Amino acid sequence: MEKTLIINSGSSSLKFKLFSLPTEAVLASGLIDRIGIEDSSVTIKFAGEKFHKSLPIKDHKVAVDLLLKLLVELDLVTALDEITAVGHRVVAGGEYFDHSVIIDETVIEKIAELSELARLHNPANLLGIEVFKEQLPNALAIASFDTAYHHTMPAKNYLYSVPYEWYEKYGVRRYGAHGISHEYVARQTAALLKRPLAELKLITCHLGAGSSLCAIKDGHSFDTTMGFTPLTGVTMATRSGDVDAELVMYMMKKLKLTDPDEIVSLLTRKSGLLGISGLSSDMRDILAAKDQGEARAALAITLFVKNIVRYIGQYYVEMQGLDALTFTAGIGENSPIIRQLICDELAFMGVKLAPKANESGGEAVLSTPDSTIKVLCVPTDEELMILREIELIKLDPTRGKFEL
Ligand SMILES: Nc1ncnc2c1ncn2[C@@H]1O[C@H](COP(=O)(O)OP(=O)(O)O)[C@@H](O)[C@H]1O
Ligand SMILES: CC(=O)OP(=O)(O)O
Ligand SMILES: [Mg+2]
Repeated sequence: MEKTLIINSGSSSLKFKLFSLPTEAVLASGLIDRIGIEDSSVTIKFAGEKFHKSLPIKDHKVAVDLLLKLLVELDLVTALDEITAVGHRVVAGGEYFDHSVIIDETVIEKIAELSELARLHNPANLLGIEVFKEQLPNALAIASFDTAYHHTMPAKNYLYSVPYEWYEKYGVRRYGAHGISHEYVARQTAALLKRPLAELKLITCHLGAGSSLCAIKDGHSFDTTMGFTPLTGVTMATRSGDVDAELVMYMMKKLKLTDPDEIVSLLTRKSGLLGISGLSSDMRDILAAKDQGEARAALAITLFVKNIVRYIGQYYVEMQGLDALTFTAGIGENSPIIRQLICDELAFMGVKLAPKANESGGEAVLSTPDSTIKVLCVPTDEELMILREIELIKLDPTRGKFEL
C-alpha cells in the first residue's frame, strides 16, 4: 500500500498524519505536544487504538526522531520506504513561494534563507525536511507554505508605511501565516453555511500557540494579523503580538543588550501569555490559574481577548460587513470559555452564541439562529490541505515546479 506522510511543525507541537491514497483514508494521526515545556507528550491514534506517552521533548529534533521511531515500532509502516511521498508545512515562503513546490536543493536554500522571517518555525521545518530526505531519498517531497495564501492581499493591506525601497529592495511587507489553515477553515465555513465562499465576508480566528486572524473577502485572503514575521498581530503563547518598534531600541538599552537577536528572542519566546502571566505559555494552564484566583493569568486572558476583538472590529470595517466568524486551532477548537469571552465583546453587534453548541464545539455553527453574524467552530486540517497539494502535483508535476 502506498503511504503518504504529512508533517506539520508548529511552534509548540509536531503533528503528523499518515494517509493512504487514493482514498485519503487516515491510517494514523499524531500529536507531539508541549515541545520545549514541561509535561510534553506524544499521542498517536491508529486503527481504533491510541498510543500515549509522557516524556521530555526538548526540541523539534527530539520530536522528529521520536516520530521516526514510533512509525516503525507501532507498525504504522513495516519499513519506512512504504512512504512514497512526504508533505511538509513550511511557515515562511516570503515572496518566493505562492504555491506548493517539489523540494529540491534550491527550495531548501530559500527556506533556509527565509529562516529569519520565522525563527520558531523555518528551522524546525527544515529539520523535518532534511531528516526525511535522508531516510526516504526516493520519496516525493513537497513543501506547502503558510504565507502562500496571503499573496492575494492588496498592497494597501500588505505594505507598511515605511520607505517604499524597503519593500522593493528587501522584501519588507506583511506576509502573514497560518494560510493553509485559514484557507481550509474558510472553505469548510462556506460548506457548513451552504453558501458560495466567494459571496462571504469571513474572519477566521486561528488561535493556537501561534495565533492569527484572517479577513477573507471574494474568496481570498484580504488582510491578516501576522506581518513580516509571525511575531506580530494578537497576543500569542510566547509571542508579543504588535509592539511599538521604538520599544525594541529602548529595552535593548535598558537591558544592556548588544545583540538584536536577544531582544527579538525575548519578544518571541518570553512574551505573550507567558510574559504577562509569568506562569505558563499554555492556555490550559492559564485558564486553570485564573480559576485559582491568579490575577496575572486573568490579565493575560483579558489581553488575549482584547487584541482579537480589536482586529475583528478592524476587519468588520475594512470588509464593510461580516457574515461569519470561525474559530480554529488548539485554543479556538477546544476552549468554549475563550470563544464565549470573545463573543461577549461582540454582543452589542447582535452576536449570540448558543451555549450548548458552544460547549460541544466540533465542526458546527455555534451561534443562535437570530445572531447577526454566524459563529462557527471548524477543527483545522492543515495535513489534508497539504495532502491535496501532493495529489495535484502527482497529476501534474509542473504545478510543483519552483522557478526563481
Ligand atoms: N482544551 C483547551 N483549552 C484551552 N487551550 C487549549 C486547549 N487545548 C489546547 N489548547 C491550547 O492550544 C495550544 C496549541 O495549539 P496548536 O494549534 O496545536 O499549536 P501550534 O501553534 O503548536 O500548532 C496550546 O498551547 C494550548 O494553549
Ligand atoms: C505561524 C505560526 O505561528 O504557527 P504555529 O501556530 O503552528 O506555531
Ligand atoms: Mg499550528
